[in-house]
Formats: sequence, structure tokens, C-alpha cells
Amino acid sequence: MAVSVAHNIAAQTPEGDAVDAVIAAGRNAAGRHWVPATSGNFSVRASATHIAITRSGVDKGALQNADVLLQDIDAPLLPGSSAEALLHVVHYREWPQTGAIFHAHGPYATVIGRAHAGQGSVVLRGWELQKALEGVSSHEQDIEVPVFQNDQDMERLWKRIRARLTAPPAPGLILAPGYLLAGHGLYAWGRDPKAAVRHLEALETIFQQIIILETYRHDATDRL
Ligand SMILES: CSCCC(=O)C(=O)COP(=O)(O)O
Ligand SMILES: [Zn+2]
Repeated sequence: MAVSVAHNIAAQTPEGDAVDAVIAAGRNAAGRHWVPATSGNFSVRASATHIAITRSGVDKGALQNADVLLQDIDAPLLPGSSAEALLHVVHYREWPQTGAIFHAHGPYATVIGRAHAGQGSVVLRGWELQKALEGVSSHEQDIEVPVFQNDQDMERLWKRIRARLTAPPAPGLILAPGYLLAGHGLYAWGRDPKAAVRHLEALETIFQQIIILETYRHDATDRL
């Protein structure tokens, strides 16, 4: 089945649960002011071959079942799907263990991505909240969050993202379960929706803490 709209999907099925999880993720993100002006897109794996994903251009804080599509990850993208649906579908194809991908336009992630576009990554170190990321057990670990220049051509953008995520990380660095698009926002994923939202929240909060720290240091220097 290539085409399906979620208002026809029965509750308490893997597909129905995936739709519910997408709606809950959108509402949560809107409550945190991470998806202003219809931004952001959310997907949850329903099976080995299908994901539930948000329609394009809808308020992600007011999602209804009809705003969620059931997409076959090996089929062409459904009409009306998210403008960034390709970044979701190809990720699920490449990494079968990914259970949810959440994309938000939180202010701190968006600004940090733009500030670090020239370096191509942000390295996190010294933040206790790093331990909310899968596989991280210490604030002393160096976590690399890749940063990509924004691009409206999703195929070209995905080629750059894939090349980076499949390359071995530099010695001593662990790749975060997320990446930044400069001046655009943050993609984060996890084995299930709970892990994906934890990663989104941890990264957005650490970026906020970095910006507060840098502002504080800058202000303190001005006072000297
Ligand atoms: C209005 S924000 C511009 C598009 C975008 O970056 C986004 O995340 C939302 O796009 P979608 O097509 O998924 O609604
Ligand atoms: Zn976006």
C-alpha cells in the first residue's frame, strides 16, 4: 500500500499508535515553542516498511488524524507530505533501528546552527544533560552535532547528510542522534518516540545553555 491518510487508520494498531505518537510529539513541541508558524515535521515508524508522517504546512500543535500520512518508505513520496519528507524516509531506510524522527525550529538550535555553519559541527562537552543522549554516560564525553548549510533541494541535502552520518566520527568523538541545518532547525531521532523527544529536548536545552554561557562570558568581559 503506497497511499494512506490517517483518518482511515484503526486505533490500537501499530499504524494507529504511530499516528497518535506523531500527534502527541507535535503538540508537545508546540507547547515548548519549538515549531512556530507551521514549522517542524514529525514521523514515527509503524512497521519495517511504513511510517506515519505529518502533512506539509499544518500547525504541528493542532494536528488531527487527517494531518498525518502513512508513507511506504520504499514508495514515492505522497502528495501533500512534508516538504522535508525525503529526509525522514531515507533515514528510516538507512537505519532500521530508528523508530522516530522529530524536526523542530527551536530558537536556540536554529541560532547555534547558524553560528557554527562555518565549522561544520558543534562539539558538546561538560554538560550533564549530554547523558540524556543514547549511549552517553558522562559529561566528559565529546559529542559532535553535525551542522549542514541549509538547502531547499532535499536530494542534494540528504547526500551531504548521509555522507557525514555514515563516515566514522573523528577519534574521541561520539556522533549525536541529531544534526543541525544552519539557520533552519534541528533533526533528532531515537529508537522510539520517547527517545526522539528526549534527544530533541536535551539538544535544544544544551544549545540554550551554551548561548547563555557565551552571553554571560561576553557580558562579564565588558564589565572588566
Ligand atoms: C514554515 S517553516 C518552512 C518549512 C520547514 O522548514 C518546516 O519544517 C515545515 O515544513 P512542512 O512542509 O513539513 O510543514
Ligand atoms: Zn524545517
